[in-house]
Amino acid sequence: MSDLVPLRRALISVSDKTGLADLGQALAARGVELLSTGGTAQALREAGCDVTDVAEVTGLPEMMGGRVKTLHPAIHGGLLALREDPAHLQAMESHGIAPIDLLVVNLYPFEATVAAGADDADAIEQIDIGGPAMIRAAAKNYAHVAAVVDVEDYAALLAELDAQDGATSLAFRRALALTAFGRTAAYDAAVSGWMAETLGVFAPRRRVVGGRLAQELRYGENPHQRAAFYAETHPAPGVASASQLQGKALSYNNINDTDAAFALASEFPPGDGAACVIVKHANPCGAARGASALEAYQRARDCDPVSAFGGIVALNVPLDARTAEAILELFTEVVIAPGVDDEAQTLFAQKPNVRLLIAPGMADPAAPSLAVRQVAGGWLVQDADTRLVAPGDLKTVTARAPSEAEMRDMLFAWAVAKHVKSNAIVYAKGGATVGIGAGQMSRVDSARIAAEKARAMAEGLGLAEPPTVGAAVASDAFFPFADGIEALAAAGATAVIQPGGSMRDAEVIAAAEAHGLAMVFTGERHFRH
Ligand SMILES: NC(=O)c1ncn([C@@H]2O[C@H](COP(=O)(O)O)[C@@H](O)[C@H]2O)c1NC=O
Repeated sequence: MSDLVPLRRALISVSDKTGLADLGQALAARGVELLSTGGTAQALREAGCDVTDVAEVTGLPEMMGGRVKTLHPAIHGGLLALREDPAHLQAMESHGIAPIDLLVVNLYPFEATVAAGADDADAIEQIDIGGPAMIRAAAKNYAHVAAVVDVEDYAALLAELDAQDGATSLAFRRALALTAFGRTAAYDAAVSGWMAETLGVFAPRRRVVGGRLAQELRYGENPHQRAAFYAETHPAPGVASASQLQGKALSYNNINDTDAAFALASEFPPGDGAACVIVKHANPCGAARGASALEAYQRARDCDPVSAFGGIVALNVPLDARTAEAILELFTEVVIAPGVDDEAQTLFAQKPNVRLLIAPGMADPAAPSLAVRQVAGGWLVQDADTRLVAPGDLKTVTARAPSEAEMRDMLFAWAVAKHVKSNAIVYAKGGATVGIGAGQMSRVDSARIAAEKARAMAEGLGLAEPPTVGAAVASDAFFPFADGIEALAAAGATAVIQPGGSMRDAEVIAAAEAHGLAMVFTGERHFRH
């Protein structure tokens, strides 16, 4: 038997009517009989197509506000019947069921309805039942039926019909079936995720995460790993929702690093002034506030200009020409900002390989979301880390309270430390990081590495003293021993912000007192692994 199925009869039932008129006309011109549900049939008729109402096929009207339209053996039999099976053919004949060779369905916009903040009743009415049932039936029966679930596949369908003389091939139908099952799975993932959220159930028995292919990537973290990027249906501002204005295709590592850079830049509300973050290997190598985007960039870069080479730059304000010029002086992989002016864009166009992403605004760092990560054989799910202490939450534990300037720098360093892999130590001065120790297995090593990098940088630039002198320091988790404090004091730091809670807090506080450091406890930590 040939695997070509001539297309004679199609059922079209779509919520998103984009491209419907053209599709209907193209199918009608090929002599395909069209069956359709209420709104779709009306739109097709308005486009001049002859349409048979599904109600005529089922012998029953659409009812219950559309909850029941296509849920009928005359439809599902037509989609599911095995055309070469005598029993199926017999059933079709005795019940007056005709085969359906093509199903075109897109579903009620449940995801968009929920994203728009609909109440429960509206959201529930937007849970499509008949659509997924038909999609699953047609996709299961891909041996005989083509199931199209995305408007973007209409052109491919028509091209296939042209190529196959009005038929569809098995390979084509099978590829459509894969997309179709992915669609219904992602749809149900959205429904079950919404239910868990609205019912306040953090750990439902089954947790499903859906996504739509945003980009196939050249490779993963390494060239021998395959990779792809999947986006949520309504992604929050960030790398998934940003538009790329220019540059080479994003790589796996670019996406991961851009995500990290943008998340930290989003900690600094644009209303409080410009801020810039530079990320390498998922860790910030510099972050700063500035009177302008340019100043913020320069100060972030100067924290560790060596590491900033080949970095990812995120701004919390639109990119202007002066900042663009400065960024382009150094080899930069990606720049992401909530806007760009024409002059800056023209400057970037001269370096066409640099990736420029424009995000639709900054992210809300306090917006609750789930963080999911894979381990061998399973998934870890947790709340995203949305917390950040306010000055009123801090407890001063040394005799000397921090000065206003120290307090500002401590809070800045604390926000940065939240985005640095543990063990994280961040030195900050005047609203800019001046030393970052990341990802060490011991906290004292992070403290020493950050100070040593700052010292070497100061020496290279011929500065009189390292910028850690007079800096405030954030530690993402408590100091287990006094040695970490000794390292900070040796680097000239004057103030420390840390969670507290070590069994040796008394020793740690005593070390801070001995070196005249002001220290505050946050009472909460920011591990990041
Ligand atoms: N209930 C049913 O039997 C049913 N059959 C198809 N639908 C959906 O109805 C929508 C199209 O409706 P209309 O043609 O009336 O605009 C499609 O998104 C389709 O997935 C149904 N609606 C919801 O379940």
